[in-house]
Amino acid sequence: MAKQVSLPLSEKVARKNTTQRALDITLLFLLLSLLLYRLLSLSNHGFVWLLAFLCESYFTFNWFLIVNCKWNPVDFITYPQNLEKRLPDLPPVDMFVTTADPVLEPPPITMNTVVSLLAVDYPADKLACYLSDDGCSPLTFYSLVEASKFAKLWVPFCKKYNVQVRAPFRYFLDEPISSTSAGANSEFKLDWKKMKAEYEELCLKIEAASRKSVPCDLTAEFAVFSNVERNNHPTIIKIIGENLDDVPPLVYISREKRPKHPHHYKAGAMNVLSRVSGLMTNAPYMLNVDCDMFANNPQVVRQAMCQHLDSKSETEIGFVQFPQCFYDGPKDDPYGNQFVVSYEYMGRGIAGLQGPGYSGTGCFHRRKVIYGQWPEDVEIQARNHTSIFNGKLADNELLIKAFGKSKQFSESVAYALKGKKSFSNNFSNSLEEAFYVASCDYEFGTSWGNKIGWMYGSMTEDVMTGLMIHKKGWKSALLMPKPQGFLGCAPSGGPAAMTQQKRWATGLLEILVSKNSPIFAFLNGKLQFRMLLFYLWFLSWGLFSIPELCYAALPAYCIIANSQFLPKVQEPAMLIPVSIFVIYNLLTIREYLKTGMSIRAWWNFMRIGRITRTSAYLLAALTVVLKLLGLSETVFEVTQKDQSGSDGDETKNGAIKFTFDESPLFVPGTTLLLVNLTALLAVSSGLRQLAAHDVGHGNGLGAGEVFCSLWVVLFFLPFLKGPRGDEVGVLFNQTIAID
Ligand SMILES: O=c1ccn([C@@H]2O[C@H](COP(=O)(O)OP(=O)(O)O[C@H]3O[C@H](CO)[C@@H](O)[C@H](O)[C@H]3O)[C@@H](O)[C@H]2O)c(=O)[nH]1
Ligand SMILES: [Mn+2]
Repeated sequence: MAKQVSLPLSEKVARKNTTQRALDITLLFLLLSLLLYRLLSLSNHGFVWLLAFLCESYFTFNWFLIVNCKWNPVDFITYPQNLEKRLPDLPPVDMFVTTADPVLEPPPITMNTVVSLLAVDYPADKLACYLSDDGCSPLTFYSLVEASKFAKLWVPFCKKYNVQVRAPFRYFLDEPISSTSAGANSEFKLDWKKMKAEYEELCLKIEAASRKSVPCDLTAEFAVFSNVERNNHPTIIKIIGENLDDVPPLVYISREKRPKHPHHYKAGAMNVLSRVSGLMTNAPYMLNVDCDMFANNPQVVRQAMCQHLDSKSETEIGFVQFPQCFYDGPKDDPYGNQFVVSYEYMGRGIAGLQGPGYSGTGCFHRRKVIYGQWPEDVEIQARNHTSIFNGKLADNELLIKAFGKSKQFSESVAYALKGKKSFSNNFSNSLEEAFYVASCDYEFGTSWGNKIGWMYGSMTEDVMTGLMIHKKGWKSALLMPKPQGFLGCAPSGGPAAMTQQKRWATGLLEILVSKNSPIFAFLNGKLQFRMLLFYLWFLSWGLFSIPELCYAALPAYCIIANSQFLPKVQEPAMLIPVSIFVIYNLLTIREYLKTGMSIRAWWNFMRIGRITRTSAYLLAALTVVLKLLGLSETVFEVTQKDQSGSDGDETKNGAIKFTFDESPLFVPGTTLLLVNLTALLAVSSGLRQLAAHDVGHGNGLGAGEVFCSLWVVLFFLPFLKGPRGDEVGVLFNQTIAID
């Protein structure tokens, strides 16, 4: 029999993908042939031909980057059943939740996330949960106090009946199904009803509080919230539910904010969470989730620990990422923001390289990696039993310079760098120091946001932080268990989804042009070459807007200006673009079908992809240019979280509100549509005639251009249509809504 030591905790298995590789490579070959053809015939054509060539060069390079990402897909498999057999004493994990606005992020959503974390299958004395509230809202604090009372009942209930979904709002959607025997059934049903009543009461209390201008009397515990403004207030830290046996302790933190101090949005909040938790529990692992991302699989922490604790991981794996998956996404993914197919192909592929990028939520970090350690530091440390930071002995002076002036905190850092915690869970003792490290000028002159912690300077602080970790040579792991580890809500409305995409593309481009660019990470650090290619593809989303826009305008331009950007129909060369078109569509459809998605979802993704690239990404590119010129600052616009649950509103049936407002986001798409429509109108009214019969007479209208123009119109049609049936529709203010 195998010894227990050899029981596996995790495994990385390569996936077979021969057909996909063949298709991907064929397409790449065709694209290169097209470029060659254009180059050879460049002298016979004018500006249009050159523009097409430039756009296609971009597309080809981009496709090359994509093929690189998809080439080596892997599965990460974990064996949580072996965890205790290998390591009877599991390590502590600190869990961080961030929220920023009680209106955009309604407290019931955040509370469900918190409660689902408190209830995961992991020893309660090894967990602690920290909520950062950038909204500094008494309502959030009040909700947390109530949620903690609820958790005292909920956590034992989940463990007793081995509940699978531990976010109550999801769990109570279904009728009770007991996992225990029929005899226990009646007791289970009674408990179930009691729990449901408790949960409903919790929701009622929060709702009642949220209707008042002040949620509760601002006395006693709440007195600190009187006279606070969200952007001007001292630190508030409250310890809730310490010393409970079954439920992990809960800490509320609203870091100090002052109008003149940059607070660095979520990255700033994460760094405060790291420090405060460092003083209080100093767990060697930290889980971070967005407020809407509840734990959907009670085994998540154990699965992540399988990956982290596997023998070689200590000097290899920097973080373990669960994908961002969503609940109740509208049918057929009209906004293309559920990313199911992307994770399946791109995600798994990148996981097979150096590992997935950090996506801001559902991620288990090693504290010492967040504190800036290199894999080499860990090795030296293991040999010498001393704390090493940046290749040097981590003495007091060095730590205070990098981590800030709190002695107590730098002491905790010294322990963390060794992968150990130093304190017993004594929260009250560290409270005073916690206020100090959460103050807004604590980071002044330190390495926070620069060399340690979450990185500053990009709207996508997560990607930048992950890149800096990869730069040091750390790998990462992607876990996609069934059921998925975490579920959140994707924006379910046109403008919100677009605003989010714009923020992402802005943040990504900010990284590309910063000193933290992956190019330097490759040249000066240990970012692998193929990983560099991945980051180039990812960070350049915003740049894609320019060739995309030009290419979509080309057909209309050609029709109107009586010129051509494609070979004539009867020329053999026409076969190249035609096959590119056919193969690209077939291969992407195949990906959708193989992932269990519909053709409709594929179409939606193609369509929203074009719309996003020409609008949100274009604005993102402009924003970054303005920032580079020093003309504007980028601002994190928090995404509205939907509280609708799953009560089958129209969103669920695919009738999507894509409200058209005066936002500049809608200008490029509408313009493209109108220009192409005008061109087609010219064709259909006979102003322009197809050139099929005047071959050899130089210029003339080609069938290819007309087809492409039609294709563009099909993509941008949502800008004209009202919300009808299962169409993605745009409401031109209220007018078409009435129609
Ligand atoms: O000043 C701020 C702004 C935001 N947040 C929190 O950041 C999280 C993400 O914000 P959200 O509006 O939901 O943005 P998304 O675009 O959905 O977030 C995705 O993209 C972000 C930027 O890349 C990542 O940080 C997130 O983890 C990732 O889910 C939420 O928990 C917010 O409460 C703060 O704590 N402070
Ligand atoms: Mn979000």
